[in-house]
Amino acid sequence: MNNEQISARLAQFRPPHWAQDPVSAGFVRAIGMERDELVIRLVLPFADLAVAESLKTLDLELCQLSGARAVRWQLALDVATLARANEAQGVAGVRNIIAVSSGKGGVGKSTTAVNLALALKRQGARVGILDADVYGPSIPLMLGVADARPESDDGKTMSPIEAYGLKANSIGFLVGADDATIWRGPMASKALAQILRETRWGELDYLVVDLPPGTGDIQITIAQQVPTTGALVVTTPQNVALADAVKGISMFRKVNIPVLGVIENMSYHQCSQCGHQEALFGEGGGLRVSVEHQVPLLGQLPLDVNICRHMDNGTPTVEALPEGHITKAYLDIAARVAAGLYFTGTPIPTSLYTRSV
Ligand SMILES: Nc1ncnc2c1ncn2[C@@H]1O[C@H](COP(=O)(O)OP(=O)(O)OP(=O)(O)O)[C@@H](O)[C@H]1O
Repeated sequence: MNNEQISARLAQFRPPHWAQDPVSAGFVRAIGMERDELVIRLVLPFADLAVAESLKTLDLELCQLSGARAVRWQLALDVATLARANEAQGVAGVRNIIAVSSGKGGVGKSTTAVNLALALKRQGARVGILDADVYGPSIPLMLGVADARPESDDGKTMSPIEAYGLKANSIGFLVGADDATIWRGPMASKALAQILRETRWGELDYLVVDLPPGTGDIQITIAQQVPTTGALVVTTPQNVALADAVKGISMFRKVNIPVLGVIENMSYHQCSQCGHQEALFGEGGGLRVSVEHQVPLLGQLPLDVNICRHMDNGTPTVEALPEGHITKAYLDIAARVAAGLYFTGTPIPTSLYTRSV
């Protein structure tokens, strides 16, 4: 068998959301024959295990080239730590922080943050979620752990709540919802910095942070307090929401936090009876913002009564309907976010988790 031929074929493989092929990116670690099987080992530095499906489309050709009876793909993750915005000091053990924001309230930012976190986990990563929405911490409810409280065995650090394989902490676990809403910027950001650094996250590939909606002082303070790798802006297609999404993009750019892209939520309504799709809030808005402001449109989610029901019941859609089309959309977004983060970022050394803070 000629490894060079196999390598050359792999070098032509590039999923649309990857900026490089696996060979030139250095993801291919071994090519060899084991009995009559061609074994190819890839190690990805970002969460994208679903790429296995696309790789399988090469099987027939690779068998012909190598004379093998079958191809065995060995796909593993070793998520790279990428440089943080403004060279901020990281959280030990946490490789990358993804901030989820929205210019306008109620557009589905928390829904997106939770499902994105679960989708990143399905793509093979170790994931945490931090609810930094001081105005309306809803993540405990959405994860079905509203009554949980983080425990502290040393009086200094707290253990996160575990839900659906995510490590979660929320300002909502620690203060009453009404107390947090009257906090002013400095108080809220101080409390948040404490939660971020005093939670025993352990080793995480991605920590998703749900920011408070809006683009005012408090959001800027909080965004700067979190050592972010990249930020996402969630919007709906209405003009008012889009105008606020643009303000969100500008806010991050002003404080030098890279914007990974825009996610359009409630893009269209699909009739549960006949399947007819209707753009209730207008069409093409997310794409327009993405083109005009040069940020990727990472995906579009339908307005679907199931999403709302799942979140209210504390079983997010990615868990409730793991094989459904909405989950597929979240998995695609997760892969695009993870790949985008990697290909636009600069790898730096990973600092391992230590118990002392
Ligand atoms: N695509 C969707 N289809 C149907 N309902 C949705 C969708 N996305 C979110 N929702 C529902 O809309 C409501 C608001 O969502 P969510 O709390 O995620 O918004 P938010 O932008 O985080 O709000 P806030 O500004 O209060 O933080 C929730 O009841 C949620 O279940």
